[in-house]
Amino acid sequence: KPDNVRVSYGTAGFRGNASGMEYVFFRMGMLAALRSKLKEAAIGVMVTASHNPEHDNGVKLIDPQGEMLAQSWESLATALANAPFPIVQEVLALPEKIGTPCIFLAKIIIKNLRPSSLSLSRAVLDGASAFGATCHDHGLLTTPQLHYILACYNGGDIKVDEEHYYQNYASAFKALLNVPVTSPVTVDCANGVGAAKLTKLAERIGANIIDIVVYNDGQSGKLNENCGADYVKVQQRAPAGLNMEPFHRYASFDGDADRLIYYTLDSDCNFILLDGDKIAALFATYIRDNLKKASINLRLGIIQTAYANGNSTNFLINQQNIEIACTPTGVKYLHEKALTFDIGVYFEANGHGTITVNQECKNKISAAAFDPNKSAEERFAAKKLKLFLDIINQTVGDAMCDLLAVEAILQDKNWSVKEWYRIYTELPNRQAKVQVADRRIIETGDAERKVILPSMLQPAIDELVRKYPSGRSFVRPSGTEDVVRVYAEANTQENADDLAQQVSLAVY
Ligand SMILES: CC(=O)N[C@H]1[C@@H](OP(=O)(O)O)O[C@H](CO)[C@@H](O)[C@@H]1O
Repeated sequence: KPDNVRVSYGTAGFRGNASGMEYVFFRMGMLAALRSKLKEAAIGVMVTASHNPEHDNGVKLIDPQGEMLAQSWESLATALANAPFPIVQEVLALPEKIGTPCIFLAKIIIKNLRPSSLSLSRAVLDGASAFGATCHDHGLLTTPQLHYILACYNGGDIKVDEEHYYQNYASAFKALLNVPVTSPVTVDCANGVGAAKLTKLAERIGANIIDIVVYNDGQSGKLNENCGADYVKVQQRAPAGLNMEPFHRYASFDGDADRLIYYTLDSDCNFILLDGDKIAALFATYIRDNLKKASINLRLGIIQTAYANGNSTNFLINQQNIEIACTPTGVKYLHEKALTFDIGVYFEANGHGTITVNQECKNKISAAAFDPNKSAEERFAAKKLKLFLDIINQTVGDAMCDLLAVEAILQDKNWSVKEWYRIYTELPNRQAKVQVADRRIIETGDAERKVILPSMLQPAIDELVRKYPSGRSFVRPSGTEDVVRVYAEANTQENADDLAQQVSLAVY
């Protein structure tokens, strides 16, 4: 029986909520297990609104035997009050992971209508209170803000609130910057919760230090409609209505502000995307360079998924000599892998990612900043690295923190967006989705890069790929939508489009 339930009601990310929430619970479960104090773990319940009509409508509580305890909001409070513990949500394989579970887990997705979030979060609070939990209502938050608050709570800092988040990251950013960011950055907030939160963060930092122009603040547009990180990444175009100027920095969040994508125009007004791969490359090379300057020897790794652009992988391995790991799609896999490195930089190509640093390494870097046996240059690099890592929300990919981190690096290197996007040129690529009768027929292996079943599909893909220079393609059943996703890249956009189409037909 939990002693602490925290609820946040906010706008939804694009397709992201299910795994986002599973992840909150997953991590809390792990944390709790580590502390062997399961019953003291804080529990987060996030009520979200989805615009995707394919999503589950309503709440579900399912016991470990698979019996449905509640299927509607009306029955939730009673189900919670009467439920024999443990209660686990079907998609979570938690019991094996955490030993005897005495943790309440709920995956709650509601359909559409943001105004309903408030009343739905009340239902959760009522339900949780009905079985004696102490509840804290944190109001409207971005997904990463809730993660942050929970992580602080589980670390023993029980008074943490939203303001604490702003103070923490605003002061970390100001400590790292020695001169203000000289040009503005325009941020499309997908008409989601990020708009108000980014405005607050920018206020705490100060307009004299960073100039953030918020676009799509939700006053008129709809959540994620023709805007937001996923739209920009998949469509490879700017949010509707945004008038772009060459070499100006533009960024997009997704609806719940856990993804970040940058973009700009080159001098010929070609659209240039700087996605999760490029952000990861910027972060990792910056960390590597400062580790080198500070003469600190730590194992740095980048974690990607199959969606990482082939040229980003080539750049990191062949030109930068940075260790790379590949995991299946979904940040929980990337995060887990990142923890196996001293410093792990993980990003999905769609802009969802962060950096993890183990405490021992953080201490090592902090100590190096004051080590009298090191040169002033070495100490300076160590100090910079420490301050940079302080900007990062290590609990989960956080669009606001990642934005600050990008801005800080560009300023420190005296780089415009041009120097950044030129670190490597992406291979043209295309994402597609195919509706099939039963996507679960497809089984994949090798971090989703190969199809295992049906057995005739992978040879068919291989044969198609061979026809295109620099061709690569893979398919996988989506974990969040009832579709099979197809990814293709090749030497030209036409070939990438063609390959994606041919492979889609093969899938079908
Ligand atoms: C290609 C792609 O962008 N896939 C997304 C999407 O998962 P799918 O399993 O592909 O539907 O939603 C996930 C949750 O937000 C995100 O982690 C993942 O990267």
